Amino acid sequence: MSLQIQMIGTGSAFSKKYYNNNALVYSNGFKLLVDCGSTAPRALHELKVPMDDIDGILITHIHADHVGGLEEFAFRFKYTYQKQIKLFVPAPLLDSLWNHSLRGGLENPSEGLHGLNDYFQVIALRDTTPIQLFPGLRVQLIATVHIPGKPSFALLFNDKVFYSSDTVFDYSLLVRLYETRQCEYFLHDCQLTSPGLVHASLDDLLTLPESVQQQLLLMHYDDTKDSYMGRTGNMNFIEQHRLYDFP
Ligand SMILES: O=c1ccn([C@@H]2O[C@@H]3COP(=O)(O)O[C@H]3[C@H]2O)c(=O)[nH]1
Ligand SMILES: [Zn+2]
Ligand SMILES: [Zn+2]
Repeated sequence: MSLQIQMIGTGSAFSKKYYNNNALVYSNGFKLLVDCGSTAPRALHELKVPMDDIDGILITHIHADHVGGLEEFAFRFKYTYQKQIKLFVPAPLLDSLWNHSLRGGLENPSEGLHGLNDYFQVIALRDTTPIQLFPGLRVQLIATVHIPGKPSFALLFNDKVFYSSDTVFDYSLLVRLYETRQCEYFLHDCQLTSPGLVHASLDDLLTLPESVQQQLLLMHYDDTKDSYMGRTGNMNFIEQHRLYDFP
């Protein structure tokens, strides 16, 4: 089944030119929002995608450029749309997402609002085996290293499309996925300057075999991206708002 991805933003956390690196995954008539950063509501508005047209949100880790838009989603779904959207959360993030990120704005005992479940239809992802999110859309969580001690997850859609979210470079994971898992496409975060520290740097990614680079699109880049055109080996930058088909 074909899958399409539209980045609603492609920027690094501090970009002022691009929205936060969040994606809409289209499959079989369903729309999944991958990460919901602070700029997601505005980016969706610009794309004319109403929030309540989205079937679910999946979170990869707890940074504002990946979860900062959830408070607006929570309020809009509760008070405007009066329904719940599916929120897919890797189990290790659940406690932190509420207690360390959203609780300050969303907790309201006077209205009986005490937790994530009072706003969202929370679906905890407890496994690293592939699970079906919607008919025709499967995801496998891959634990990655991003900030020491803080869980972060890459995603593998339908065994075919790897989405790194934020991670340090992992050469062997990428090559193994390409060689043994028949993974055909890679969307990877890219810090343009070295060292990457908490991201994969462009220099890191340039060490990948040509065959993998050809299948890899760079995302989560900073505002100097244009000056790197022609300096990315066999890799291309993914463009914000363009719809990509992954047949
Ligand atoms: O140990 C740290 C923690 C954070 N940071 C910066 O803060 C940003 C947070 O969002 P991000 O994960 O997209 O990118 C991160 C980096 O730019 C860092 O350089 N080192
Ligand atoms: Zn980020
Ligand atoms: Zn991050």
